[in-house]
Parts: sequence; C-alpha cells; structure tokens
Amino acid sequence: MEGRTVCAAAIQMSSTPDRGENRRVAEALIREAAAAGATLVALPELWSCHGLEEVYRENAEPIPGPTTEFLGSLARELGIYLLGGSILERVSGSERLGNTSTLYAPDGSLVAVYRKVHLFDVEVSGRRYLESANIAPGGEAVAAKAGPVTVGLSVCYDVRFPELYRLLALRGAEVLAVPAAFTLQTGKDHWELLLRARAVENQAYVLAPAQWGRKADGRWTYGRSMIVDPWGTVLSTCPDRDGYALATLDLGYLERLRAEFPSLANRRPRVYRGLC
Ligand SMILES: O=C(O)CCC(=O)C(=O)O
Repeated sequence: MEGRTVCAAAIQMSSTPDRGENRRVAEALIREAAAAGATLVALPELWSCHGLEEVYRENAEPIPGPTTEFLGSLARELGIYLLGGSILERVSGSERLGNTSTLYAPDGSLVAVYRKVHLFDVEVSGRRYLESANIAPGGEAVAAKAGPVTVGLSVCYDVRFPELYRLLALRGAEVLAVPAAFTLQTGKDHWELLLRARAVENQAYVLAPAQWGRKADGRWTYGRSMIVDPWGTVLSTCPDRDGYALATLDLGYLERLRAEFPSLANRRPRVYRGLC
C-alpha cells in the first residue's frame, strides 16, 4: 500500500534504581517525541529501574500494575502507540522475575506482553553477567498490530538470536523492536552490526531504544539508540545523552523492497529443517 508511513521514536535514557526519577525522565521524553510527531514511541530495556540488582525484586510489579497503568494513560493522552521498553515483572508463583516488554494502543489498552527469552548469562572483559539469577526466561515470540504496522517484540540480548526475528518476520512483523541496555564493551563492536543484520535479513525496520551511561553498579551501557531501515541504513541515532532517535518508517518502501528483492520469499526452509 502506498503512503503507509509511521513516525517512530526510540528513546534513550540512563535509568537509575529510583523509579520516581526514571518515570519523570521517561514521561518528559515521551511527551517531547510525541510533540515532534512520533506516533510510535519506544522506551529502553528496564527503563523504570536499572543498575542495581539488589533492588530489582522490591521494584518489580505485576502486569497490569502501576507502571503499566502509567504507560497506558500516557499513550491514551498523547494518542500514540507506546512500547514500554521492558520492566521488572513480578510473576505470580515464581521466585524469579520477568524482564517484560509491553505495548499500548492510543486508547490506552495493553495490546501485547513479551517476556525476554534469551537471558544474558555471559562473561565479557572479565565481568560475569548472570541475568538468570533474577529473571526467568519467557517462552513465546510475540508480534502485534500497532495501527498500520505489525511490531515484533524482543529485548536486548535477544538480538543475537536471528531465529527469533525470522519467526517474527514470518508472523508479519515489519518493525522489530529491540529495547536494550547493551554493555559498553559489546556495544561498541556488535550493537550496530547486529541491528543492521536483523533489519537486512528480515527486510524490516528496527527500532532500538537503549540505555546509555554509567549505572549505579558501575557498569557502563553503550547507548546509540537507533532506527534502521529494511536496507540496513541507519536512519537516526542518538549521541551520549538523554534524547530520542526519530525517523519516518515507510511501509510502502518495505513492501516494494520485499517484492523487488525477495530474499525473504527466496528462503529454502526444507534445507534448514535440522535447525529445530
Ligand atoms: O548482547 C549483549 O552484548 C548485551 C546484552 C545485554 O546487555 C542484556 O541483555 O542485558
């Protein structure tokens, strides 16, 4: 369809363990992005509480809960689709929390819930990360309609697992959301590379809001929130400060590209059936 466009914003912030402060910063940036014309606005991973694992449990909330109500009412007031990055979710019957992404419609309703599937249990530059100590992995891929576009949900480390994004693309995703808090060490070498690869191989827009700066535990996050088009071109990115990347997503262009350069359609799934 010609003329199908969406103005999207990927918000960049440097969250602290203080939920009230993070909410003030997020709200101001969401309002700014909406005033600049964005109708699809996305927050980064763990935007409401980040940087000190000792306080994660006490800052976790059920879904729906106070933070999802806040996001829903802001989406309704501003008349936008709002991707709530991710928050710490208290999951009934589980010791561990969810690292959970939510999507709201302009009427304030919660239209999708996705729990981070791939947990960041790695060692990098001598530092050990063990996300699974606090977080339980999700078990489902989620794509949802956001007005004229279909958005595929994911969180941060998920970006290293192309199978998830291929599944989302096959379910109709035209925008792949990757809210993140990438480490500085991995970000400088892999962040843009991975985002552009996911965009090119799935012929989809990538909307990647990110945490930046030094966290309460001393860890540095990479920032460089980014919007990438289906050809792999970076349309907008953020410098090292609070702000947002803003770009128009042209779904007519995406459809033309998928028709003229049909690499998605040229897949040979029979050859890769050993994958699963
Ligand atoms: O994949 C990476 O390099 C960073 C991932 C990460 O920081 C996370 O998932 O929290």
